[in-house]
Amino acid sequence: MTQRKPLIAGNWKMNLNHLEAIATVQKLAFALGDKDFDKTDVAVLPPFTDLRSVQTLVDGDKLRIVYGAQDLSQHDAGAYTGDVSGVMLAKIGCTYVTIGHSERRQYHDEDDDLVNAKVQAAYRHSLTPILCVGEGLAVRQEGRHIAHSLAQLDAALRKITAEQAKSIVVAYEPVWAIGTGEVATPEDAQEVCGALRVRLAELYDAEVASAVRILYGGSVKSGNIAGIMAQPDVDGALVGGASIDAGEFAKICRFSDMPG
Ligand SMILES: O=C[C@H](O)COP(=O)(O)O
Repeated sequence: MTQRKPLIAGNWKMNLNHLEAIATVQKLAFALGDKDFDKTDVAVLPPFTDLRSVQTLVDGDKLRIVYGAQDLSQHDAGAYTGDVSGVMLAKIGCTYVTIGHSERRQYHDEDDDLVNAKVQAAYRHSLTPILCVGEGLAVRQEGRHIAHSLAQLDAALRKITAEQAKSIVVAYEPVWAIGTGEVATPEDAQEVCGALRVRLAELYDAEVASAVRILYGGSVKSGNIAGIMAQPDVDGALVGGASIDAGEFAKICRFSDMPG
């Protein structure tokens, strides 16, 4: 089985201007050492307007923090006012791009076809998608959370080859647990993350399934990360609110030093 290196990614959402971004990444870099980066990959996902400042800091100080964007256009260039392309994100040194976050699906009507087009756009420019899937409260209450998340995965991976799929990061984020303080139990997280991995094996093969990192997201904090990370199919976390506090985010990144 592939040894999957954990990934803790901080989705800042629409928080922190470029000056605050510099201060936050500096604090994070100060709080984490080589031994932390040896054990865990650490990424920040700031707003577009912060990316150039983060790039300058990361490159200038040779930081081991990597960064990415929260969205990208499905197109590579053209008359698409307000959009940002994968070409631009690759040029600015992004490693990751979040795709299909529930807030994009909800507030921008992004459907599965668009999510799939964005995944393809990311791969055209060697960006690693952090593909978000997860159910809302009503779906969970009806007991359809696994089927719902698997259907989102299937749709997002249409036309994606096994070679590409091997590098994708999938984030399971139950919508009812995002920003609500309502964290899924470690067993809830494992149930869906495990099902997602089985589906990857069905869609591709065992090698792909065992290579893909599957994250949990939804009210992750330093106080609950260790239990979530103890689950066999959870390889990291997509952290929202707690990621804009560098001290708290650093503690989350050091989950392996905490009791489970
Ligand atoms: O992308 C991150 C998720 O939406 C989780 O956000 P949260 O940690 O604020 O609940």
